[in-house]
Amino acid sequence: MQHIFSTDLTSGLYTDMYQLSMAHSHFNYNRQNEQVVFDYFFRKQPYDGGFTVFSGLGELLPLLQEFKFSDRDIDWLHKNGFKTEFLEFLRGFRFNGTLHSMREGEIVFPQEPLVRVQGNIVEAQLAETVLLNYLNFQSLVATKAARIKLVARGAALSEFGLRRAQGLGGMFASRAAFTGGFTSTSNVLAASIYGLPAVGTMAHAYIQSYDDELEAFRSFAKVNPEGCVLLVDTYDTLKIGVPNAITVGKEMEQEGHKLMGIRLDSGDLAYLAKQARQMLDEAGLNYVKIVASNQLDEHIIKSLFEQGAPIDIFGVGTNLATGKPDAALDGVYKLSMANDEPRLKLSENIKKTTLPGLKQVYRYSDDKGNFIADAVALESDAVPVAMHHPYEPDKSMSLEGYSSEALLQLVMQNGEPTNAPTSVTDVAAYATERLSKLSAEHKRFENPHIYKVGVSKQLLDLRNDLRSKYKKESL
Ligand SMILES: Nc1ncnc2c1ncn2[C@@H]1O[C@H](COP(=O)(O)OP(=O)(O)OP(=O)(O)O)[C@@H](O)[C@H]1O
Ligand SMILES: O=P(O)(O)OC[C@H]1O[C@H](OP(=O)(O)OP(=O)(O)O)[C@H](O)[C@@H]1O
Ligand SMILES: O=C(O)c1cccnc1
Repeated sequence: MQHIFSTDLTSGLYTDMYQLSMAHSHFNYNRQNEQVVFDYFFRKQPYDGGFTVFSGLGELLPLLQEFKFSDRDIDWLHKNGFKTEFLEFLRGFRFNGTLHSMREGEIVFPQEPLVRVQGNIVEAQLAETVLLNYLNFQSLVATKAARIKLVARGAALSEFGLRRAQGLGGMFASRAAFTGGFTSTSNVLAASIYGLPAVGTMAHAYIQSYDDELEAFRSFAKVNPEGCVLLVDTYDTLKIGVPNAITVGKEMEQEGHKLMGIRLDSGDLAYLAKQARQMLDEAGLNYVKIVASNQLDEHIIKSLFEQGAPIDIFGVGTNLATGKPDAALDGVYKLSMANDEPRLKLSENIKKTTLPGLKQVYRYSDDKGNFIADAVALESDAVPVAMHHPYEPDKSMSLEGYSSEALLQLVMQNGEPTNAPTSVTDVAAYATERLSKLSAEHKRFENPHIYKVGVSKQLLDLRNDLRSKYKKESL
């Protein structure tokens, strides 16, 4: 009997069935050496926001390196109708493609390619599902984390989501939360794998298991005097919980320790935080921090500060780890070249017609380093000095006078990463630095100003030529 925990997740079967059926067919027609290019991009900002934090690359690259078909995988495919010669080909399969990508932690926008995958048609197609699975979810959660950080006024942010996450996705949620700006996690396995600070307070069950809350606090503090946070809302926050925490805090001082904090997990968090702060301060425990949790998100945290809540640390679980209220980032993977020919996918909806060709993305900044606009261009273009609206081509914008940087950088060549892995701490620092260059209008939660992403004239012309060609063919 197999279980997920007895399964190697680098298995080539971690894909959708149609990828294998297509690969089988390509192999059958001896097309496995045909070269293609795919682009990864998304169409709609999550949370009706103005930006996305690109996350997940640091897990994707090592996965692609290891992606392979084991004897067990081959056996399963054999039982499911795949031909022997194809299975022999898969037995020796390795991903040898080349990737250009935005740096992990980059602030990104709809329509622009975030990753460009070049390789043979089989490897590039087989990479699709896992690439989308890794990048869509981690970017969704990293963006949520960054939105929370924007309103957190420097408070520490701890990710508490494992219990409410979509199963094993909780591992990636913890990683992504950190890349987006959280400072710690309660998820011990994620902390140990990714080198994150692991933190924890205590649960109601611990207090309920004693006859008396004071006795529970005392026993816990004795064993955990460092970083001790007492949960004060089990019976009555202000009448019982905070006074008991003060008693234990004073007792800890006698022992040469300091109570680190109290945690509020229900009720009116602003009111309770103010009252608790006053009680702690009057008892001489002004160093004791106030931790808040309970279905928090960026809107509630913003409101709590506007109400003057003296909260030092937020624990955020459900809304962060699940990307609530958005179930997914809508990132897609579309073919843009085949055998050196640009390709596009037509749609009745011009917004869904893809951008053909081998492309680069340029970011333009003013002399203070603030982001102004992004232009998608053909790699063969000179750096554009003007760009057009992707769907209303009469609208154009001059890019003269701004500095530009190419955002898609080589990250994997012939299946090998080109750089040493980046730590999640470095990714988080990069995301913070880049987000600081995006104006407040693009970062506000209500009707954020839409960041301009345009296309070069040559790319627009190429798309129009191909559209006309395919439209004519379909007449
Ligand atoms: N001052 C506040 N301003 C805005 N939102 C708040 C404030 N205090 C708490 N909240 C939020 O309001 C929601 C309160 O949820 P709910 O009505 O379930 O209360 P509760 O205190 O958790 O109840 P229970 O005691 O049953 O657990 C939570 O999401 C919480 O974060
Ligand atoms: O509200 P979230 O943002 O998802 O944060 C995580 C929640 O998980 C815990 O509650 P739970 O009732 O599961 O356990 P407990 O008995 O320890 O409170 C904790 O007390 C938080 O309220
Ligand atoms: O440490 C905590 O307080 C914690 C951890 C996970 C979920 N809720 C709370």
